[in-house]
Amino acid sequence: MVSFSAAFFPGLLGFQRNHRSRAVVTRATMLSQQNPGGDGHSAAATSLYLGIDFGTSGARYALIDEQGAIHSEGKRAYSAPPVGDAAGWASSWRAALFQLLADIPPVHRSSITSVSIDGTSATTLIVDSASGELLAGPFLYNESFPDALPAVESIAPANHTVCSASSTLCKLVSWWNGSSSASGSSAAAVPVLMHQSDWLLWLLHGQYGVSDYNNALKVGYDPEVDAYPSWLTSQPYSPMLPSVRAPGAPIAALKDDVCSEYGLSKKCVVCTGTTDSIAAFLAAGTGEPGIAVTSLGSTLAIKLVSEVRVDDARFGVYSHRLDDTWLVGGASNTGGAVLRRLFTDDQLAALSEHIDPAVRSPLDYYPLPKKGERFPISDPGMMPRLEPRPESDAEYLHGILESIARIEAKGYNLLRELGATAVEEVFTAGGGAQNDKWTAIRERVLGVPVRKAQQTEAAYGAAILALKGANTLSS
Ligand SMILES: Nc1ncnc2c1ncn2[C@@H]1O[C@H](COP(=O)(O)OP(=O)(O)O)[C@@H](O)[C@H]1O
Ligand SMILES: O=C(CO)[C@H](O)[C@H](O)COP(=O)(O)O
Repeated sequence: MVSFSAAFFPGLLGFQRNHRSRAVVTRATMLSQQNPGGDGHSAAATSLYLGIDFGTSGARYALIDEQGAIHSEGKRAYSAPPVGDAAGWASSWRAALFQLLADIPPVHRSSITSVSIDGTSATTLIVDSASGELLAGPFLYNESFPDALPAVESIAPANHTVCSASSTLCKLVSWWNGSSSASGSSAAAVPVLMHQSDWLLWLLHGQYGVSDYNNALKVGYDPEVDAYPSWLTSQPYSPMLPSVRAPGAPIAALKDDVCSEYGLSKKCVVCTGTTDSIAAFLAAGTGEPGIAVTSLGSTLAIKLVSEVRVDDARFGVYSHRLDDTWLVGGASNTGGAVLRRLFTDDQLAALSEHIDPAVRSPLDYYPLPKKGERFPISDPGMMPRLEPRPESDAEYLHGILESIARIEAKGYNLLRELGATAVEEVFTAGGGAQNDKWTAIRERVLGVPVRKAQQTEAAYGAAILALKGANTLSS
């Protein structure tokens, strides 16, 4: 089994075995190694490792060295396409990718030894491998395709991870059924399935059909046996499925045109990626059973280190592989996306100052950005509940933050009820990690210690995968 444990990265974030110890190399230490001028840039280093996170609201990069010190980081918001222009998302992601490469200080670029990318899970593209053109999608991580659910349920084991309307397999089957009946589909096309991070990595290395076992989980890949199950390989669309490697596995060198355009080394290796919440987990740098990471970004994704694998699509629960343990969890549609519709980040910070986290809010909401919930209630038809709205915005925010905390607690309690290791401590990643009042509310509601992860950006976790890939090549 591939190791993700900190021991795999000698010198990087030398975490002690006791998960409560602090990382040897803290973010402050890393940043202090940069120029006193605080411009986030240091002198060129021998080897740097690039991680790029494609989250829900924007893309970020982190450039680290073997000790985990951050030499540069940056972010770009997506230019959201018009409603209904799904292909526009691919254009926005492509633009963000190359804008971020251009944002990397030139002094560092020739030192970049490897790169990896994480993306939103189950975000799916159908690409023509004969031309490279986008045939369909992107179908986004939280889009549901209930039309395909009966067909998927008829081939998969009961309550399998793919038996969710938002699974990658439901997206594939929905497209397959539509395209095989659709007229005009080009006979010359050779369709292949790509996940968001697979596609972005493909823009850098140019080889089709390579993914990782975190992204491939929701199309049906079984990371325990490292193979697609026979009930899937026997399907007519199975030739569209990518080959699967461990996250952070070397794929190929950067394409020559990318190297020359951005001054990157022809020896820079592109490595397989992962999903954004797994990258956030890796960034948090922990891995002991009972420890969890909640990614509080646009959505709420929980990852609990468990010695027992738990998968149950009835509740949107599934297990990702981590070394010789499992990351059990799920992803709710609640989270920051709801907050962003109501308040700016500055308003969130200002209003939070007026919240007393020790006081329980009497308001009971189910904050969703739109119809549909994935976990801990798997219901594509579930409606948001954000009424009644009190006069005070601070009270309203308190009610929303506390209601999201209750959903998080329901999620962890559900994992325990399904047999996963009981949660003992939660580290927080994502934009919500910066809100200390919310952290205190969550600690009260969850009943376990909750703290901000040392590294809260998924891009840092992707950079760790790039370092892993480079180490694989050099070992
Ligand atoms: N002070 C804050 N308190 C709570 N949430 C915040 C705060 N500042 C930003 N956020 C939320 O963080 C989210 C962005 O987090 P991020 O991890 O970048 O999301 P994603 O990667 O999913 O796009 C936004 O939805 C925003 O509402
Ligand atoms: O909600 C999301 C968007 O940010 C996450 O990508 C996703 O659903 C988490 O999935 P996984 O547990 O497979 O990483």
